[in-house]
Amino acid sequence: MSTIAIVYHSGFGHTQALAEAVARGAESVASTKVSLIPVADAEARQAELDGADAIIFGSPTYMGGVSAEFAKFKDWTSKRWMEGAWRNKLAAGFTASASWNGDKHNTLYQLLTLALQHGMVWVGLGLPPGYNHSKGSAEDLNRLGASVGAMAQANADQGIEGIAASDFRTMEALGKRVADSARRWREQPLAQAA
Ligand SMILES: Cc1cc2nc3c(=O)[nH]c(=O)nc-3n(C[C@H](O)[C@H](O)[C@H](O)COP(=O)(O)O)c2cc1C
Repeated sequence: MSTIAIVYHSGFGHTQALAEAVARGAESVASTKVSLIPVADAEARQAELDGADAIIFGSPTYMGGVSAEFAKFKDWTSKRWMEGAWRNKLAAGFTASASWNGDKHNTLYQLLTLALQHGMVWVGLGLPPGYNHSKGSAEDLNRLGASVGAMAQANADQGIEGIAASDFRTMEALGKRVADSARRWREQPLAQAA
């Protein structure tokens, strides 16, 4: 059994709905247990984070980066960093914003940097970009063409009904990729660094 923790912040429900899609994708891989952890519960649920084979970080893009609540969680993780608690775990990330670009890439890079500071091993999205040729459409998987992690776009005046089905499928693909990777990772983890 491999375990995946998805730790996320969501101010208005979009990132939470995406986190649930990531979880669905991960749970589609046999022998995978998923914990969905809002950042507000991270301290109380530290054992689930410490025990996970992979941690997937999710934050909405607020003012071109992670939300303040996610940043508070990020800084709290320094306690886990001090103990090397997450070293050599797998990591991945996802984000949502209202604009098609919206500077989501910066958010993913913040998540990537957080993981690398912890000595984690980053799993990218691993999908070709969609919707970038004459026969493409908004229904394409990875329609926003990210590689560092998974991105979704939702109109500012809509709730989760504004999230494209293709973005949910992209999130599921990320969860599945991490869970597939975690299963292999468990069989032969990296040796702990000194
Ligand atoms: C404080 C704040 C800042 C935002 N900044 C951006 C931004 O920089 N780029 C963008 O495209 N959308 C921005 N948005 C829109 C959100 O990214 C978008 O609504 C997202 O889906 C919200 O996710 P959530 O419901 O999980 O909080 C911002 C929204 C808020 C509330």
